[in-house]
Amino acid sequence: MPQSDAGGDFQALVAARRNFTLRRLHAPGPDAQALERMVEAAAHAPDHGLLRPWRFVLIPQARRADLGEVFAEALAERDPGCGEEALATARDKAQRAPCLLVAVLRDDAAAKAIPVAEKLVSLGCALQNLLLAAGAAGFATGLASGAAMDAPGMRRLLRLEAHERAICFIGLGTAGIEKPPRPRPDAADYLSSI
Ligand SMILES: Cc1cc2nc3c(=O)[nH]c(=O)nc-3n(C[C@H](O)[C@H](O)[C@H](O)COP(=O)(O)O)c2cc1C
Repeated sequence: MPQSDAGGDFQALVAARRNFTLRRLHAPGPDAQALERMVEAAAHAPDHGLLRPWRFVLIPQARRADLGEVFAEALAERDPGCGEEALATARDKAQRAPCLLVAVLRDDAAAKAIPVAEKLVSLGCALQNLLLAAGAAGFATGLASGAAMDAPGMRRLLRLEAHERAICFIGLGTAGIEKPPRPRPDAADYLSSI
């Protein structure tokens, strides 16, 4: 049995992660250097075929209004009767979290030997590495998705290629509140033996 404190530290880091809704994430967020370290952690994800079937896109403050227009357009498309108030709320969502990334799945046709499910697993691992690196650096994180992820305006804003798909937003910042741990399932519920 390896003897090291690292295992305990790692368990504590994993257990300390909480998902915060993006409106609960306030400044300060990570600076460019801290963000780079988190993104580097993502690259340690398992990756069958070494395809890096994912990437991250930063939405800087200067482009949040553009994202807000995408949210509003997507809402108007889904619900043409929605009022100005709902559109304003949709625009406002783009202002949440001091640092905002989008996780993008890359399912390149030239790499069809690896099933898309495996590429999505790699993306999930990359995402978790990034979230844990953020936690280790003292930042709170949250994920958000929704109907607008696949909207044509979102694809244009993120400059997605045909084989790419936006999966979720990643918000990074400082939590204004403490969040209690959520009960976790017992390992016996999801670990069995044949
Ligand atoms: C791909 C993905 C998308 C998510 N999208 C949302 C979302 O739109 N809104 C939200 O509140 N949480 C979202 N979450 C976060 C989950 O709701 C959250 O992980 C769950 O509530 C469990 O909480 P915990 O992460 O603190 O354990 C998303 C999680 C994943 C993996």
